[in-house]
Amino acid sequence: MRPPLSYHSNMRHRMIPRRLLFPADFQLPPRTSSSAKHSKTEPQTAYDAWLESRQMPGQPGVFLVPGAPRPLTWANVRLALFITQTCTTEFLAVLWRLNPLRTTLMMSLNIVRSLFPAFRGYSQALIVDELQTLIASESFTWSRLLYLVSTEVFRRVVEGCLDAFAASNETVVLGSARFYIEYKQMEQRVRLDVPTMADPTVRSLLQESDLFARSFTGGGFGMLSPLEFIHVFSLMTEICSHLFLIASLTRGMSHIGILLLSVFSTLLPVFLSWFTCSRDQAESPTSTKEARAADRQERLRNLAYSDAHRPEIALFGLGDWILKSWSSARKFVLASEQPLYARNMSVLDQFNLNELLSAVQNIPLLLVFQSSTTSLGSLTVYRSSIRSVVYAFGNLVTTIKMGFQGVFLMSAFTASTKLRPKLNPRHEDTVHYTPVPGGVDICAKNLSYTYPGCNEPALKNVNFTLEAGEMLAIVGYNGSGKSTLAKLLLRIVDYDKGSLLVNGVDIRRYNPAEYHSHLSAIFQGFSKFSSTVKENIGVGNVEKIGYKPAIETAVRLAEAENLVKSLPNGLKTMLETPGHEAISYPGMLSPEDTRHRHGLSGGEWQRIALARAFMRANEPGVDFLLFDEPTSALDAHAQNQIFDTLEKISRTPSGDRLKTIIFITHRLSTARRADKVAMMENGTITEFGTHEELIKKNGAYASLYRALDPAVE
Ligand SMILES: Nc1ncnc2c1ncn2[C@@H]1O[C@H](COP(=O)(O)OP(=O)(O)OP(=O)(O)O)[C@@H](O)[C@H]1O
Repeated sequence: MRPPLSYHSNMRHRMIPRRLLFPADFQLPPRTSSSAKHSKTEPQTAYDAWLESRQMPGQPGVFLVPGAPRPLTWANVRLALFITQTCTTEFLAVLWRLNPLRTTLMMSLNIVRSLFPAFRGYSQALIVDELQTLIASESFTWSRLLYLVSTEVFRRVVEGCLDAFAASNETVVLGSARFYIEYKQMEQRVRLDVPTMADPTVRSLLQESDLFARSFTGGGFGMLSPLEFIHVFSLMTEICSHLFLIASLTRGMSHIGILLLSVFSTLLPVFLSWFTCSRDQAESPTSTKEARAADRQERLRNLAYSDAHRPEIALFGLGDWILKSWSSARKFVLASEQPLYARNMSVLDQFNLNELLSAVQNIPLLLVFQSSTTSLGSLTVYRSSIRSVVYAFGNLVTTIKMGFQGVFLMSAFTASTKLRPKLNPRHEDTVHYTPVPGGVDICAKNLSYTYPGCNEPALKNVNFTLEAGEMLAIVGYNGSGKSTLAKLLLRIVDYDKGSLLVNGVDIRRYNPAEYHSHLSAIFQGFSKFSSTVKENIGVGNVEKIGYKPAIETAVRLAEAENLVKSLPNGLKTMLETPGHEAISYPGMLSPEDTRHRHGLSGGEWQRIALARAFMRANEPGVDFLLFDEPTSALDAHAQNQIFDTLEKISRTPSGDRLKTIIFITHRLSTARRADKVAMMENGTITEFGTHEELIKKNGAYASLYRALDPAVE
C-alpha cells in the first residue's frame, strides 16, 4: 500500500515514493478521456455517450455544433438507451429527494388526471343516453335534465379543483428542480479552472448542459426535458383507459368498421406530420457555418445595442460595417431556415386531410346508428375515445421524439457535473502547502508554456531562483511573456515542460485553492465589478467583505482614502464598469438604477484593484505577492507610496522579510527598488541579477534603462 504523504516538509521526502523524490522529473499523467479508449466500442460513461452522439454521421472526426438535434439512427437510439440506463434513474432520484412528498403527489396526480378524459366521455355518454331514453319514453322533465346537468357540473368542478391543486403542486416541484439545476450549473462554472474551460470539447459540453438547464425554465419541464417521461406515463395511462372503454363498447363488425375508419382518419395526418418531421430531423444537424453565422449575427446585434461600445462605434464609424456584417450573417441564417418554411407551407400541409376523413367517417357512423340498436351516447363516447387515443398517441410520439433529444442534453449535464478541473492534482500526488519562514522560495528550470491552439511557445526555457522574502522585478518588451510567467507562478495555468518548484515542491502538486489562499495578486487586466466600491475591494478577502475596518485598512494601504471620500456614497457608491452589460438587456435595470453608477478613471480603478490585493496581502498567512503592472496608471508620487507600503507590509518591525514579492513593470525606476531584476525577451529570461549587476552588464536591461534615464552610465 502507498504510504500516506506527510504534511511536514522534513518528513515529506522520506515518505513519498521513489518516483517522486525528484520533483523536477514529476510528470502528471496525460488526462486522456476514457472515451478515447472506448469510442468505437461500448460507451462507458455519460460523457462517452454524449461525445459519440455528437459525431456527424458519415464524417469521422466532425462533430455536431452544440445544441444540434441528434439524427434518429440506430447508433443514437442505442446511446440514448445507455444514457437512460446510466443517468435518468440517478437524476430522477436526486430530483425526487428534493421534494419526496410533492414529487410523489405530482406523479400520482398526473396519472389520476390522465384518467379524466375517459371518465368525461363516459359521463357525457350517460347524459346523452338518459336524455335519449327520456325523450323516447316521452317522460322528459326539466328537473331530471337539471339534475343530470348539475351532476356533470359538479364533476367538472371537482376536476377543476384537482387540476388547480395539481398545477400549484407542480409549480413547487418544478421550482425546486429548477433551482437545483441552476445551482449545479453555477457550481460547474465557478469550480472549473482556466485550462479546463479552454478545452473546446468542455465548452460544447457546458453549452449543451446549459440548454438542458434552460429546458427547466418556464412553466413546465420544457419540451426537451427527459422528465417528459412523466408525461409519457400519463399519456400511456390515458391511452389505456380509452382503449378499455373502446373494448367494452365494441360489439360486432359494424363497430369494427367504425373503429378502423376512425383510426385510419386520425392516424394518417399524424403519420404524415411525423414523416415530415423525420425529414426535418434528417437534415437538421446544424452545420458549423450556420452556427457561426447565428453567433456572429447575435454578437453584432449586441454590439449595436450596447451603450458601452457606442463611443467607439461613433469614433471609428463602425455603424455601416456593423449593419453590413449583420445583414450578411442574418441573411445566411434566414436562408438556412428557408427550406423548413417551404416544407411547412407545402400543399400537403395546407390540405386538411383530417377534416375530410372525419366527414367521410360520419357516413358509416350514420348508417350504423340507423340500422343498430346502439345508443347515441355510447356511439358518441366510442368515437371520441378513438379520437382521443389517436391524439394521445400522436402526443406520445412527439414527446418521445423530444425526450430523445433531451436525453443527450441530460448526458451533457450529468457529464459536466463530473468534470474534474485540470489543475487539481490527483489525490495521491497532492502535497499540502507548508509555509516557509520569510515567504516562498521559487526555483524555475527550463520552464516552457504554449497557449492552447498556438504553435509557438509563449515561454521557453525560463530559469531563475528566488529566495524566500526577496523582491523580484520582471521587466521586458511587450509580448515577451511577463504576464504568462505570472500566470504560471499563480497557478492559473500549468507549465508544459521543465519544472517549477515553490518551497521545494512541484507547484502542480498543490491544490490550487489551497495555494491561492497563501498569496495575493493583481492582474494586468484586473476585474472591474459592476458593484459598490466596498464589494470591489472586499472580494480580495471575502471572509472580511462585511468587516468595515478591514476594508478601510485596505483603502488606506492603497492610498485610496481621498478617492473614497470624494465619491457620492463613499464605500457604498455603485461603480460603472466598461461594458456594463445590463444595458444590453432592456428591462433588467431601470434608467434610475444605471444613473447612480459612478465612473472612475484608469488610475482610480487601479487604486481599487490595489486595495483589493491589500485586503489579502496584509493577512499573516499570505507569503507571496505577485503584482502585474500595479502602478502603471498611477502618478510618480502615488507609485512611490505604494512601493513604500509594499515594503512595510512585507517586513516585520525589526526589518526581516515576511513575504516574497514579484512585480511586473514597464517603469524601470520602480525596478531598481527590487532585490533582483529579470529581463524578459522573446519568452525567456535573458538577464537576471541586481539592478547594479544588470547595468554593469550593459545588455538589454541597461539599454532600456538608459532610454529612460540617459544620465545613467
Ligand atoms: N490567451 C492567450 N492565448 C494565446 N496567446 C497568448 C495569450 N495570452 C498571451 N499570448 C501570447 O503570449 C505571448 C506573451 O504574452 P504576455 O501577455 O505574457 O506578454 P507580456 O510580456 O506580459 O506583454 P505586455 O508587456 O504587453 O503586457 C504574446 O506573444 C501573446 O500574444
